Amino acid sequence: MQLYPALITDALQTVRYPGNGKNLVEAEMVEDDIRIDGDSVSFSLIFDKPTDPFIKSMVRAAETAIHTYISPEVKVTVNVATRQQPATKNAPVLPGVKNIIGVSSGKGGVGKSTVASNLAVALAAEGYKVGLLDADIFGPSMPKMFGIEDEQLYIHEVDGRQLILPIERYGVKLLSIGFVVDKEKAVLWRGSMASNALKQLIVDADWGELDYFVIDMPPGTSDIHLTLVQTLPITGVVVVTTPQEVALADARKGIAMFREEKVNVPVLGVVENMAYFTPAEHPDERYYIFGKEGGVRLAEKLGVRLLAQIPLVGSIADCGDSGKPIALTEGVTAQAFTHLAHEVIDSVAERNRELPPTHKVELKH
Ligand SMILES: Nc1ncnc2c1ncn2[C@@H]1O[C@H](COP(=O)(O)OP(=O)(O)OP(=O)(O)O)[C@@H](O)[C@H]1O
Repeated sequence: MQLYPALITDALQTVRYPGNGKNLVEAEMVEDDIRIDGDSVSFSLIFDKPTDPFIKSMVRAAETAIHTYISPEVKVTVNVATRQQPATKNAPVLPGVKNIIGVSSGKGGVGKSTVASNLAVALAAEGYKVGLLDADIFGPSMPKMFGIEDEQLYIHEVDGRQLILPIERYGVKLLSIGFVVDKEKAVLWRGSMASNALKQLIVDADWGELDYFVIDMPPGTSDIHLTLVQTLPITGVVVVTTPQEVALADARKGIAMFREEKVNVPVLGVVENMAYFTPAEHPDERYYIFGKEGGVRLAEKLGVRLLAQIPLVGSIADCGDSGKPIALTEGVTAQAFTHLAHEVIDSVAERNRELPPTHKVELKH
């Protein structure tokens, strides 16, 4: 007996798939992986859904067809595969996610990642279901801030789709572009590579049910911002700045991007980071190292909330390095982040009452 692929497909053409009345070959259900070894043959049948009711009967019918039309001696192995469901255009990307909060800044180094991570931890401490995506392609810092640099990512199957499992720390589900991109090589990543990797962390990850999905965005304006607003309907952004004039000017530029007509992402408010320094031995004194109340003025000018003023304290940096965000400790800085979480919850609720849901920015073809 001499087997060859066309003989197998001829036999499979005699099997009709009840789902659409076409034969298995016509219905493009026979994968291009027919393997022949002596009198053994193996191939895959591909179904749209893992719940397809005809899977078992089609496998049996395929075996019978080969035994009937070729020879009962053929040893047949049929593998079953399922197509990932293509997302329909208007279906929500993350149906279980209620609010998506972008954390952005006009320039680097103002403490955006510190604010994003502590906000996420403080929201989780209030009992909410929280996710955190580190989308800062130029300096992913979450793995270090959460002490998970050496963790490995796992993939599991949900409804026939292979999804990345976020890592859980301090009640927060977490993924970072830093798990995908080598830090030293980040600058070499072409725009589309970074965008695709980021989309994968959003769309192909099992975020499940979340009350708040916090995204640490790259500083300034970039292709990545565009990818994010095209992939997700962002509920609103939190803008982080220091009180310095240069930081404020850049923050204004960043805000203008979100407020562009095409993008139209509401600004939930401003966080003034490194607002003042209080020496531990003189708790009543405040030193305005980077200027006084720059963030307060920015919020006023933009007509948005001042969400919080976070003091400049060495322990924030120490916590960032040790993998345990400062919001998990006791003290005035932790309280400032709890206050921030409450303000963000309020601001999101107000936004949801007063404004229609955000839409993803549609790509023009
Ligand atoms: N309030 C603060 N007090 C003291 N140190 C702070 C404070 N906020 C942030 N830092 C420190 O400043 C540095 C920069 O912070 P962070 O990485 O959060 O900034 P960033 O704006 O996300 O920067 P980039 O955009 O470049 O990633 C870190 O070492 C961090 O620990």
